[in-house]
Amino acid sequence: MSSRLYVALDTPDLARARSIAHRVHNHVGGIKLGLEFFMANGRAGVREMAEIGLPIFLDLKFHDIPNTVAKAIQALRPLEPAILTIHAAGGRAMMEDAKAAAPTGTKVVAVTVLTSLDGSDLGSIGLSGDPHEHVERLADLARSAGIDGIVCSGAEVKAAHRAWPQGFFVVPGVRPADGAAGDQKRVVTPRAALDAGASILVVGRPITQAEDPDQAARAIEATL
Ligand SMILES: O=C(O)c1cc(=O)[nH]c(=O)n1[C@@H]1O[C@H](COP(=O)(O)O)[C@@H](O)[C@H]1O
Repeated sequence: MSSRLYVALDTPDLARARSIAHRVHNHVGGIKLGLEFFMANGRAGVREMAEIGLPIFLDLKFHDIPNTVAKAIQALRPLEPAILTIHAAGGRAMMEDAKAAAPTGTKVVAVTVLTSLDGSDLGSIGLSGDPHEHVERLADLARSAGIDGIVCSGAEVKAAHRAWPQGFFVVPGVRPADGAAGDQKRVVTPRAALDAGASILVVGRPITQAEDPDQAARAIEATL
């Protein structure tokens, strides 16, 4: 079975992204390309990264009216990413239309509550309650909209997986026990996230900022 570790190559520098991908490709199951990479390198950059031969997770976190999101996803269809992201807070119709617009083989997953937010951040945008409750509610909405799964933190994935056994669960914000959290607030270790039911783990800086990305990816993989 291929590794469930996806490396987030968050850089505008295509050569750097390629170099890290080549160094870690034996220890990861896929490559996540997000806004930072896409804004700088666009579709041509994604195509170039796809030549490495690993599945591509295109993380552009669409959040707009249903028509706009569906048309944006249609425009990306030729890239046939393995996974793409939308925001669950865009609502049911947006999620339904996103799924309908995506290539058949692409998993559409909805970000619930960003792992960089805690309860007090939610309060400051007018959402009472803790992240857990919001993840559960949004996961339920995502499931009923017919998409493939959600993105949540390792702290919520156990309950989400229990409520949606067939769902696909992406867990970012994972850190080795001694890793710096940085801007992430709901952090767990890679092993704990997998044990709790994560389908795949997304790890960026602990690999990409390491002196030896290959060794860092290998060390994380060894804990899984
Ligand atoms: O959708 C995501 O992948 C995502 C959702 C979320 O709630 N939190 C989150 O960190 N991410 C992404 O996961 C990656 C985490 O990177 P590191 O914090 O460097 O490991 C980044 O590319 C984020 O954009």
